[in-house]
Amino acid sequence: MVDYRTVKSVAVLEVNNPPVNALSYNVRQGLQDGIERANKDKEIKSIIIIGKGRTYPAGADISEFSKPHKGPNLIEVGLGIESSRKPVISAIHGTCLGGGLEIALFSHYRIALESAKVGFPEVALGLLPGAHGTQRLPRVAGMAFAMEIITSGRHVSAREALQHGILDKLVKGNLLSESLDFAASLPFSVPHNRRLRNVPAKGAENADRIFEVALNKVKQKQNGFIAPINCLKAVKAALLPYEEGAKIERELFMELLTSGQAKAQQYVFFAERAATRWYVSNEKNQKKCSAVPVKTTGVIGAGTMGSGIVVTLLRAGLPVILVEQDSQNLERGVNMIKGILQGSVNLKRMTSQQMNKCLQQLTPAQSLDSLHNVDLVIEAVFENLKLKEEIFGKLDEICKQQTILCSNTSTLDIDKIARATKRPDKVIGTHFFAPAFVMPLLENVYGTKTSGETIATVMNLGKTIRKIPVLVKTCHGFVANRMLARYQTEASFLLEEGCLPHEYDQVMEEFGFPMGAFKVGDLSGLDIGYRIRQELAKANGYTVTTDTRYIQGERFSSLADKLYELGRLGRKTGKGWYKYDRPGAKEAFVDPDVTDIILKHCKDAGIIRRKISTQEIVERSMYSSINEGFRCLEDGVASKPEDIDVIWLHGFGFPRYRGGPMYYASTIGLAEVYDRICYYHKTFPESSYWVPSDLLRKLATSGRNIPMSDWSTAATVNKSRL
Ligand SMILES: CC(C)(COP(=O)(O)OP(=O)(O)OC[C@H]1O[C@@H](n2cnc3c(N)ncnc32)[C@H](O)[C@@H]1OP(=O)(O)O)[C@@H](O)C(=O)NCCC(=O)NCCSC(=O)/C=C/CCCCCCCCCCCCC(=O)O
Repeated sequence: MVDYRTVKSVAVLEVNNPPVNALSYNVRQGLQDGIERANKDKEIKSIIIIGKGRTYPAGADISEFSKPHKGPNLIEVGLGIESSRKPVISAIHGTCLGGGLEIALFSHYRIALESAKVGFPEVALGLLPGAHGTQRLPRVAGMAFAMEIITSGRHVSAREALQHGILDKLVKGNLLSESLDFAASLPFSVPHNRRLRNVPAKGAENADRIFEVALNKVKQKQNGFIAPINCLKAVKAALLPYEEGAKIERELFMELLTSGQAKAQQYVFFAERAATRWYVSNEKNQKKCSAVPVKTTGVIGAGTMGSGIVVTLLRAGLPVILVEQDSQNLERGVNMIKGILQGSVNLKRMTSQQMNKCLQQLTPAQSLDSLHNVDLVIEAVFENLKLKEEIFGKLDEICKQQTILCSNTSTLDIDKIARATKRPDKVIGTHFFAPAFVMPLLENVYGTKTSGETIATVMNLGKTIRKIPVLVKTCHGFVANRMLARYQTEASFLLEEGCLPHEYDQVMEEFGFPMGAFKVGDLSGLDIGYRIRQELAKANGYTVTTDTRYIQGERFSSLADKLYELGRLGRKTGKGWYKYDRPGAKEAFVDPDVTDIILKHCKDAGIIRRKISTQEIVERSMYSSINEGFRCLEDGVASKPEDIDVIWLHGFGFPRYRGGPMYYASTIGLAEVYDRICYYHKTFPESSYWVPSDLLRKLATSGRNIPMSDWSTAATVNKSRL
């Protein structure tokens, strides 16, 4: 895993552990052995550490964190490098991250290609750079920069790293030959100040203030995460003598390593990658099916969703024809797109030049005919099956044979939409989350006849437009909204039984959601839910009024509809579940009028309110959703629990340090979750979604701890095999 060779008087240690040269046990051993061997060889004057293939080591091997420790650890390897009598040069290309950057900082010199990136992303894994990274970075780059880099985990360009003293030299062309020239220019021994332990941390004079500012920032931006706080404490310890600082770093690292948060965040790292690997059948899967190129696109509908989707496509460099029949709506949509892009310029996320380039790629149009030659169309009109069927029928006539037809429906059956065309194999759902230009999730929804090629194309498109694509099977609400419906319904029942909106939201925000269900409701607009309920009623042949208490035997809360009918549509009208200073304002205030509405609603319905515990709020919100998640696995709508977790993390802001609802259930224990679901089923027999999922029952009562990787298989085998 580490190839040792000599080039004249230089020992070259080439790390060869594809795909990212992670510092697995064999790599660590190979580096340690290589340094020792080079130091013993009288012919060798200096040592180069370099990565084979696409990168310098991109960090420790994350999969080893959950396994028993083996071989020399990274600190032992690093100390061996630092104490080498012969100069060690790290020659960096690709992504030099985490433990990789630590190895580089133990080295005496760092030389890099201009395209290289460096960084400490450990914080995203619930960790800190525990092989003295927190002690060494402030010694080269200063306290302030070290705190920023280590708590954000951002990848720093080689040029910026050079400016901050992390790198000694940037080179172009052949990294190895440049490094050999560099090695030839060095003295034979290692100067005192090239061993970073001998250098004091920079910025010591302002350290307290820097620490306080950084601490406030992480409390605000990374609320609930423990790793960023430990990162800061560890960097601050770099002011102490080296060994003392390293000891503190070790204690803080071990605290994180054994915490539930780190385990959850490492699970998420692999879950996100697993979600992009899709499998429908032996014929339709990621390995067998290739994407077709998408060079031109069309979007139908210039409303909020359509405009957000257009921005996402334009930012990825794709030309878009935006179709909206009504000229005023089209103009409004184009202005919205310009406004969003200008916002990115104002935030320095793009230059004016880039914005203009995007806008040149946008063609507004009023007729579907203009889409005849595009490779892929995304329909983003109002959520109405008839309307969508009509549009898809027309698109089928207009578009070239190869065009893939996507619907941004959030609930409707893709098979029904596909039936309106003569190309059901080329019809698929691409469900974006609002705001579409911000939210990272893309829930791709295949129908019975969707081809593997079409699936591969939209999964690929997801990556191109920098979203996290997850594939699910069609059904009402798919995975995201099907599960969310349980969460929202329970929230509304909890209001009837004793909570107020701000009390509920506070509990779920403390659980880790960025906003509680009622603040989210105000943000999306109460008219959205109202329309969906009315459509659903129409489609199923019943009516819903503000007096409705039961629908087809199921408990129903009409509180949201009462607010809607009072014109309380949320932020946009300045009042909803909360009140706001003015329409569109962000800060929510408790509204005594809402309390009165809720109390009157309960009195009229004869509901006796009670005090509801935090535990009950969390359990009813999460366990009802988790039960539905198990049903999605059971039905094959979701193919693995990781997909469900990624959907919640990136679609609904589920706290990353809890891993996702399915992972969260595994940490509670399925037997416990199942027991509580049985209890709520007994308590609320008029909400049939509390009937425990068969799959959950099987897993929970099997008498053993079945790992998440086996849950999907368990959905298809009979109980006796568990
Ligand atoms: C940017 C990337 C590097 C590349 O991105 P991309 O090109 O898009 O590729 P991906 O799809 O992401 O990845 C390709 C595949 O590689 C797998 N992968 C990637 N990185 C790793 C990794 N670090 N480990 C394992 N596997 C990895 C990935 O899963 C893909 O696999 P597949 O194709 O899906 O199968 C991007 O990959 C990226 O960002 N990677 C992660 C970078 C990262 O986070 N690095 C930091 C890792 S953590 C670290 O380095 C920590 C160091 C501190 C160690 C402290 C040691 C202290 C020792 C003392 C304590 C010892 C304990 C003793 C016990 C006691 O004392 O009691």
